[in-house]
Amino acid sequence: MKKKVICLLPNGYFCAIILAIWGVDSMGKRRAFYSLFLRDSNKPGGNACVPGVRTIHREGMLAFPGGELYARRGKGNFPSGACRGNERVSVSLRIHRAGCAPHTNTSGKAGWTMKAFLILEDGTVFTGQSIGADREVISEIVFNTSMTGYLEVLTDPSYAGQAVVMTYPLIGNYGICTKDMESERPWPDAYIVRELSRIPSNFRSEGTIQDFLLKYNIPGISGIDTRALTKILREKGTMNGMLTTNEKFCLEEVLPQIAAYRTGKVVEKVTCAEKYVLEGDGPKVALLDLGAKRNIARSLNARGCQVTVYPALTKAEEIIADAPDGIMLSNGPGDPKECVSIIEEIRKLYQTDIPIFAICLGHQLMALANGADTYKMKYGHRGGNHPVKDLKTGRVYISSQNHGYVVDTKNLDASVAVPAFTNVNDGTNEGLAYTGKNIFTVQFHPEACPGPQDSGYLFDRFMKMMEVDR
Ligand SMILES: NC(=O)CC[C@H](N)C(=O)O
Repeated sequence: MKKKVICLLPNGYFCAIILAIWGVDSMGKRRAFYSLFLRDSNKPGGNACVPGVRTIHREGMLAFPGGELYARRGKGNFPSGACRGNERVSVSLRIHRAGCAPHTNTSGKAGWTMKAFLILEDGTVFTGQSIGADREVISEIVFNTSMTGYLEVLTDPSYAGQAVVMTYPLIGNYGICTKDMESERPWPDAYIVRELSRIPSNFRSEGTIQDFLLKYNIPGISGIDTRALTKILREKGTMNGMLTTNEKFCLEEVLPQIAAYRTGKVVEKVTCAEKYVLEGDGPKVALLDLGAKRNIARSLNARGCQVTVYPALTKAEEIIADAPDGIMLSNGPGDPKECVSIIEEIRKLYQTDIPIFAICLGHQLMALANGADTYKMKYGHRGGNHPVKDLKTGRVYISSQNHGYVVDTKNLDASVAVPAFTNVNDGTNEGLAYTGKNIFTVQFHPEACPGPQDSGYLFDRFMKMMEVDR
């Protein structure tokens, strides 16, 4: 995309600029995307409103259809900073209209004009470009190795309270296809990528990651060495980090704040507000929504089940009173040990004879409800290629995973449960079969999305358990 800066004038605290931005649209046609005339609103006549004229009232961001303009004091990337005394005012422009190149900036170089910094708890600083919302955030930094399925990752509620690094180097190339969303919104606190696709290309695409992040006020960073970042997280373990666009951050001040961050109780944030039903003619399944990915209900619905989705804090008595044929405990965010009251209710569900199938957080909570322990792994399992072994058959399945905690099987009481699956890479537990009960639970994601569907047969196993019981 080419741009033309017609003039840039010092004008009091802020500046007046005229920009005519030319580019090539998704059909390859050259056209003007926008032109702006910004001026100091404090000047007489400064608010004159003619088509294309916008005023910026303070240091900060001015959003306009298809982009934003940033004005800030201090050094910037804009080719000619406007001066007032010795003070520089820098202006940067970001265009994110669907179909046009979001990597264009006013200096004509590739990459965003607005710098962003990822500061790790250990003091490592990565410098890249701001994507998404311009908002400072502290979170736990985790990495996901999936090569596709970035939208499913973004909308997986299990990422609430975490910032996600995508290790695959190019993200966003098939756009945003809202039908693929695993919940109604994206959940990570921040999004970290090597490179964002310039022009999404896909007949199903409805937008760009950039717009999507902005819509949900999620900040992000691109243009950093995500391989180096991932190596740090893998060698030192998952750690907290801060994402900021403030170039003047003081490391000594922010490091203690970063270290103090805790994910906290996040299940309450992501669960549904009210119970709802997805109709079906088959068995009645009660799905406890701890931050459920949509494909869990979809997988059950596709097998004919009538799925009733319950908020995470529903009392066991209410679920039991509805007489379901089976209970499904979903995935969800955070440390399982934070879910004290939910564990109590799950213990009551265990005591019934209703068949139960649980995934990820549900699996961890069922284990905790029965006296087992969980611990945090060094850097977790997040991606679409984790081999898990069915201990009964010896067969290995490639699974989709997203978890930082795991059930400790060291002191597992065999009269309660026995390991059913194990991770081939590191030997950690991937599933339990409950002794004398119609209950089995897995740490990985048979609902996939994103990831391989090898283990989808576990939903069929659950169907059989309900048939026997009906
Ligand atoms: N996907 C999940 O359910 C994750 C469970 C839990 N929050 C963990 O990180 O281990």
